[in-house]
Amino acid sequence: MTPSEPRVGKPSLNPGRLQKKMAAGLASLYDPADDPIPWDSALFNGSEEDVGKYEVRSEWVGTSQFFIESNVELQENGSLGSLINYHKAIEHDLFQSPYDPLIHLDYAELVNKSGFTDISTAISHRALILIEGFLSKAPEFYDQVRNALATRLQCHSSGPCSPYLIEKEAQELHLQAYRHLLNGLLGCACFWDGLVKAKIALDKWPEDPVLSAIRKSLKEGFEDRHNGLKALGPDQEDLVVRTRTGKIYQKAYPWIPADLYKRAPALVREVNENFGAGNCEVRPVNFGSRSSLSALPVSLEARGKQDIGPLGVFATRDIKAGELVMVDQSITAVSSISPSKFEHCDACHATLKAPFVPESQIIRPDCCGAVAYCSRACYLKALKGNSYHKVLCRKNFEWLYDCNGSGVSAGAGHKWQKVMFLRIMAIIIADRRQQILEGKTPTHPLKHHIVARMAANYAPIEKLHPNVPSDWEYHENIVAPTKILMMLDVNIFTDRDFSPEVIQTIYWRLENNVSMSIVDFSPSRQQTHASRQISDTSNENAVHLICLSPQYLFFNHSCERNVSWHGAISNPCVSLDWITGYNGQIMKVGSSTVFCKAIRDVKESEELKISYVGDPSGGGVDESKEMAAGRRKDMRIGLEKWFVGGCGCELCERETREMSVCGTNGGEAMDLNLLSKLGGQM
Ligand SMILES: C[S@@+](CC[C@H](N)C(=O)[O-])C[C@H]1O[C@@H](n2cnc3c(N)ncnc32)[C@H](O)[C@@H]1O
Repeated sequence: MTPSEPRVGKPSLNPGRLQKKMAAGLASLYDPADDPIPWDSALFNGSEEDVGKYEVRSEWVGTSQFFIESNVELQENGSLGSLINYHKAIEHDLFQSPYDPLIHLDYAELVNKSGFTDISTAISHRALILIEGFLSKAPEFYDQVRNALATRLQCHSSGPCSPYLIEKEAQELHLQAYRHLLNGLLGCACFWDGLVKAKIALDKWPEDPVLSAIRKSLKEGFEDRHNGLKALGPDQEDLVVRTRTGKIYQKAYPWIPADLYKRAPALVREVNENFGAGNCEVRPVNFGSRSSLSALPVSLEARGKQDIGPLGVFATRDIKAGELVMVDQSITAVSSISPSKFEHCDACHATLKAPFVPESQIIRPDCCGAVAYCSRACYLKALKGNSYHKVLCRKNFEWLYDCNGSGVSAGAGHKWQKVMFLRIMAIIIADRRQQILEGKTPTHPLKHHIVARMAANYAPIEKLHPNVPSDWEYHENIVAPTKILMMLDVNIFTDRDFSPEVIQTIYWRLENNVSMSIVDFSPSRQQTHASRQISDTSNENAVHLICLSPQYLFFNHSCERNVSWHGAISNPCVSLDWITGYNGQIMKVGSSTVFCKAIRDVKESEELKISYVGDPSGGGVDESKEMAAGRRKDMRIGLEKWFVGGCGCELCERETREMSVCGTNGGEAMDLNLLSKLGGQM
C-alpha cells in the first residue's frame, strides 16, 4: 500500500448526502416490483437478508487495491445490505432520469465507496460530459440536461428564476464531478492522469479544499511509485510508462446479471463446429499441478446451463509431429498504423505493398474510399449487407492513432485496446442494427458471439487481493471508449447495454485473449524462426499487430508445449509451408492468420498447448547460460500476467521447488512476484 492509503480508502466527498440517504433506508424510494432492471446476479443470488450470513462477500470489495480493508470492515459492520439496496435504487433512478448529472454523481460516489473506482471514474466522466455539454450549450445535451435539472428542482423552465437556479445547480455539479473524477483516479492508482485533471480543476476552483486534498494524495502516490520503480532500476522508457499507468484488479461486477459472464455448453458446441484442422476441439480443462492437467471427466451436457469454466484445446485423435492443427483467420487485427494510410487491408491486415498484392486486386469502397481491401473476400467481410464498415464509414477515428504504439517493451504496449475496441464495437453494432431490422431483440454486447467466447482473467472469487493488478489508464479505458461509442451513435446515457461495466468487461476479455505478431518487410529481414520474431521488437520497420483469432484464443500455455504457432506472415523470407492453408491456399503476406502445428506426436485426448512467451526454455542460439537463465526468469515474470505459480509443467514445478528451498536457505530466490510488486505496491 502507498502511504496515501487511509485517505484514499475513506474519502468522503459529500458524506452528509450519501449517509443520510443510506440511513433513511431506501424502501421509501425504491419499489423492486417496478424495477426495470432485472436483479438476478448469481453472484448476489440471495435476498438482502442473506447478506451477513457470509463472512465476507469478496465480490463486493471492489477493484481498487486501496479499498479492500475498508470494505471488509463495512461488511463486518453489516452495511453491505443497505449498500446493495442503495445501488439498486440508483440504477432505478438512472433509468428514470438518465440526463440528470446528480444521479450519475450519486452513483459514482456509491461505487467509489464500494471500491469499484474504475466504474466510479467512468460514471464521473459521463456526468462531466453532461454538465459541460449543458454549460457550453452543446445541442445534443443542452435541452435534455436542462429539463432533467428543472424537473428535479421542481422549477419550470418558463418560471422567471429557473435559468439562474438551473445554471447554479449545473455549476455546483461541475465541481462535484471533478472531485469524484479525481477521487476515482486516485482509487485506480492513476496518479499521473489524476494530476493532469487536478490541474485543470484547480485552475477553475483554486480555493477548493477538497480538490487540493485529493491533489496532495495524488502527488504523494505518484512520487512513491516513481521512486519505488526507480529503485528497481527499469530503463527510462519503462519508468515513464509504468509511472503513468494506473493499476486495478480485474473483477466481475457483482451487480451485472451473472448470465452475461457465463460461457454455457451451447457456446462450446457452437465453437466446435468447424474447429481447427478437424483433429482437435475445445473442452473444459482443469488447471493444477502437472499430474492433474487433463480434461475434466464432465460432459458438456452434465454442466447444463452453468458456466463451463476454463477451456482448452484437446486432440480428438492421435496427431503426428508436423501435422497442421489450426489455420485461424483473425476476426480483426489492429496495429499502430491507421488503415487510412492504405498500407494494409482493413479486414485481414495483409500488406497492400507491391509486389505482394497486385494493384488490380486492391478494392476501395465506393462509399468513402477511405480504406482498402486486399481481396473481394475481405471487401465483402467488411461491407456485405449491414456489415461493420457501414457503422464506421465517413467517421474520422484518426485520433485513435495519436501516440499509438508507444509504450512498454511488449510491442504495441496496451495502446491497441481502443483501436481493437472500435472494431469490435463496429461489428457488434452492425449486427444489432441488422437484428433490429429483422424485428429481433439486439444481442447484448457481452453475449455477442465474438465477445461471449472470451473469458477475462478473474482471480478466484474468494481471493480478496488477486495476485496481479492490471494496467488501467483514464484515456485508454474511459475517455477513448466513451468517445468511440458516442461517435458510433450509441446513446450511452440511455442504453445500459453499453454501460461502463460492460465496456471494462470487454476490455478485460480482449486483454486476456488477443495475440501479438510482428510483421517486417524491410529487405534485410532474414529471420524465419517464430520465437525470434516474438522477442525482437527493436526493429523500427516492424509493425506490431494485435489479433483476435476466434479459435486460437482457446489454447492454454505450457512451457512443455506440444504445438508451435506463428502469427502474421511475418516477412517475405518465410517458406511457403508457413503460409499454406488447409486446402493448399496461400495466405496473404502480412495477414493476421495464425498457424499452429504439432511439434511432437500427440495422443488422442491430450491437451494441445502452446507457449505464450516464445521459446519457453529461455535459451536462444549462441546464448550463454546466464543470459538464458535471465530470459527464463523474465518469462516466468511475464507469465504472471495470465497465471501465478507456474504453468504446471515439470520445469515450472522444479523452479518453484528450488525457489522455496533457496528461500528458506536465504539464498537468491527467483523473485516471481516481481510483477505483482511493480503493479500492486507502487
Ligand atoms: C488465451 S486464454 C486461454 C483459454 C482460456 N483457458 C479459456 O478458458 O478461454 C488465457 C487464459 O487461460 C488461462 N491459462 C492458460 N494457460 C494456463 C496454465 N498453464 N495454467 C493456468 N491457467 C492457464 C489463464 O487464465 C489465461 O489468462
